[in-house]
Amino acid sequence: MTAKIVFDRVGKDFPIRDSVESFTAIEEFSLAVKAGEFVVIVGPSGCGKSTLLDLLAGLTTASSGRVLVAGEPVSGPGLDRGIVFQQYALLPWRTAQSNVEFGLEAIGVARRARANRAREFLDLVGLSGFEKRYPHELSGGMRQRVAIARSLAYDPDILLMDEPFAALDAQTRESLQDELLRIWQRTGKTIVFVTHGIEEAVYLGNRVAVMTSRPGRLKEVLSIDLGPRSVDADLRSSPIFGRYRHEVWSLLHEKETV
Ligand SMILES: Nc1ncnc2c1ncn2[C@@H]1O[C@H](COP(=O)(O)OP(=O)(O)OP(=O)(O)O)[C@@H](O)[C@H]1O
Repeated sequence: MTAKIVFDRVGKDFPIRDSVESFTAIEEFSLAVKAGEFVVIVGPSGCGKSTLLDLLAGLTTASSGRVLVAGEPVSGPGLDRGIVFQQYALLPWRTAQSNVEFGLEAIGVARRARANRAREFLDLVGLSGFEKRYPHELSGGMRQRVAIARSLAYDPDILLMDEPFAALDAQTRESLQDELLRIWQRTGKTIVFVTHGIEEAVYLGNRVAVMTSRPGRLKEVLSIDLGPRSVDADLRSSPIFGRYRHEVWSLLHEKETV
């Protein structure tokens, strides 16, 4: 099967202000993601994780190498890719329902279909009954749920998530992680999720791509198999989780000593 997403020896340089030199943020980054995979990119602050998502989203272009989505070079933003950022990025003057409808208006979905679709996706993220609330009337976790519903509502094949739960308290983060896994299983989306949290990476990813910084490079890709998940089990305390956590930690730590 051909990969849904391909980073092929991607490099990204940024100009340095008042200088002819440039700063290499990413170097020789190669990674292929299959349709339906949940890949987490983990790495220290500044290693280029957000830049990789920006490249996938078509918000910036590579200095070298290629970024392909469904076999085609990325040439700009597209409705095949939904993005969820750390900041909720909701429109404060619109209700939850109306925020979810926003993206659907842009693609010309008729009013009634729009309303139905928005309700359906608010339900999917556990927000039935909160349709009429404004962002300031929702908790941080609820606002991030609205942002996820908004991205899912126009049915992108790919979901790009940039530390979407970083601003949330631990308990809310854990419940949203479970919800995201449930949504992923139900919808079969391809997800690329960026975080600097080792536990978050191990908990969510089918595969975890570990990066090192200065310049950002791919260190190793680990396949994760935590076995069957049960809502009641404290998976994060299990020996297998601990082993993966330690493996990622070691990979991230090694870079300090080379
Ligand atoms: N527009 C830009 N101009 C110049 N340098 C940039 C620009 N965007 C990012 N960088 C630099 O590129 C490097 C990678 O940044 P990026 O935001 O992708 O890292 P990150 O891994 O997502 O970091 P964090 O986890 O802290 O969000 C950083 O050193 C950053 O300063």
